[in-house]
Amino acid sequence: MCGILGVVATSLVNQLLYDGLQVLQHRGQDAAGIATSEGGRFHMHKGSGLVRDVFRTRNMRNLEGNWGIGHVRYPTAGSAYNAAEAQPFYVNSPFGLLLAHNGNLTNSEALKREMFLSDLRHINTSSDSEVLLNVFAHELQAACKGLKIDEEAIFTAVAGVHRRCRGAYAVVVMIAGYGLLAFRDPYGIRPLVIGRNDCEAGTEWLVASESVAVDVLGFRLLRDVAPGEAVLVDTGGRFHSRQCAARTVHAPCMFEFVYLARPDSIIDGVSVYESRMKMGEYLADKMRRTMPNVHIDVVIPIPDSSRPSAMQMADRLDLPFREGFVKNRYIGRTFIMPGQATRRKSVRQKLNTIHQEFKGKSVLLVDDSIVRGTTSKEIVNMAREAGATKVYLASAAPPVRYANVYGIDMPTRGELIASDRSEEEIAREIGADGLIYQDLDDLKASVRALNPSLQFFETSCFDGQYITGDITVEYLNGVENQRSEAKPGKNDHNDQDDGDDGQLDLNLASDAER
Ligand SMILES: O=P(O)(O)OC[C@H]1O[C@H](OP(=O)(O)OP(=O)(O)O)[C@H](O)[C@@H]1O
Ligand SMILES: NC(=O)CC[C@H](N)C(=O)O
Ligand SMILES: [Mg+2]
Repeated sequence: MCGILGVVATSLVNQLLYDGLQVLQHRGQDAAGIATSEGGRFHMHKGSGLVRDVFRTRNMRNLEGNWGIGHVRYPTAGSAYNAAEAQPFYVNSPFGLLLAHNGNLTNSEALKREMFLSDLRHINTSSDSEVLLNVFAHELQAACKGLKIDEEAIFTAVAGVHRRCRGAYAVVVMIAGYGLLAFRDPYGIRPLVIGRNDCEAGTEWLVASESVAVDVLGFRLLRDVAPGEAVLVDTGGRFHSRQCAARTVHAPCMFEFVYLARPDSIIDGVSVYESRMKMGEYLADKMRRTMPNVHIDVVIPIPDSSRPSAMQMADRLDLPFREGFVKNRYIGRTFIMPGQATRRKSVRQKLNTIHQEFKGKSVLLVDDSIVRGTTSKEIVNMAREAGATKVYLASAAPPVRYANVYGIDMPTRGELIASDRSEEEIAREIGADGLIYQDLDDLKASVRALNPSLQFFETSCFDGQYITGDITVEYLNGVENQRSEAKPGKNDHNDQDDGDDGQLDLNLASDAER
């Protein structure tokens, strides 16, 4: 997953974009980028690292203009180490276009071939987002009769993207001299919300992966972008929207509610926090039913994401809830770090035990999910070292058994601890005295309880059912080969070491654009 953001403001936008990316940082820690527009000229700076490391004052000063987009990256295609794959991506034809994408295209290889053979466009990185931008650019060129760009042509181009692209995509695009466009794939797999701010100088607009950016920037949450819908804010501040997909099925990614999103976000009308509390309640009920003879002294969350579920589980089971692990706030999320060795080391650096909460006790540790098992193995071990007599583990999500191909970097089944193990085998592998997983139906019920209109969810990592219907075994094997631990290559570097290499200044104003 990644975080995307687009803002049309009434004054300088650079600080809004920076602050917005900071609160979307949990969605991607590998690279960050901001592009702004001043008249017909784009300014952009992007590079590898956290937002606070990528942008220096001098970079911010160059990001002039009242509207722009931003991105934080957690790669699912290409490499975490390649600064050239940081977003936004830019093309200069048919108009100046800059794009930032959250998600993953599942037909990007086929599209890449089409790009080269029939659309006569060159793709220079391994990023599917660069492919997506070129598809949009090609469709826009085809939709613009002569040199005139208008709302009709832009929405027709989005319809073309829906026709050609498969997979997950929530997207923001800057169209030079015209305005900010945002759209979501016809399944609405990845989230995208709209915010509005009526101020003295006029109306400002915002689109973001999560509503937490709307809150923090002082905007008002208007609604989600609907699956298949495109919204457009022109440079005059006028807002337009249109359904651009022939058929839509709303199926948001379940893993957003389980782990990815911040608890203070509202996605598709669902409070992520409340859905996690519900998960805890369902799991407590299952525990009562299936493990009636297990004695527990204390419930302990594995920080951070599991806290709401663990808290509610303890409440429902009438057990004390205690903090047994202290998290080093300066270490990022370990699950989204590149490379298993880094992840393992980070768990130890990140969490330390409060011995008193473990000594002589039977403890129930609660996590939101168990993916590779890196965290659980370390944590169970640490609980025993701290003196726990029994260590039980509960997961607020079902076993993660299948690859995710829609924007979460879980591409290799072999990496997943549950891919070919029974629950007893997993408990043994992790070293727990007992293990309990959420049932998938209960997980769906936890989210649906907060928005009953949500009939479908993207739950492929739990049940192997890929909502877009185009995923074959050959495809999965191919992705597995490509992605198994993308390693640093000779073209990969961190452009922060190279002074201002990541900075681009572009002057793209042309008469043809209006
Ligand atoms: O089985 P694993 O491969 O270890 O992955 C699962 C763990 O990773 C995540 O935590 P993370 O540290 O990324 O973030 P958090 O602080 O938000 O919980 C998640 O909350 C689990 O704890
Ligand atoms: N996680 C994401 O949304 C990644 C976006 C895009 N596929 C990339 O690898 O950069
Ligand atoms: Mg965690």
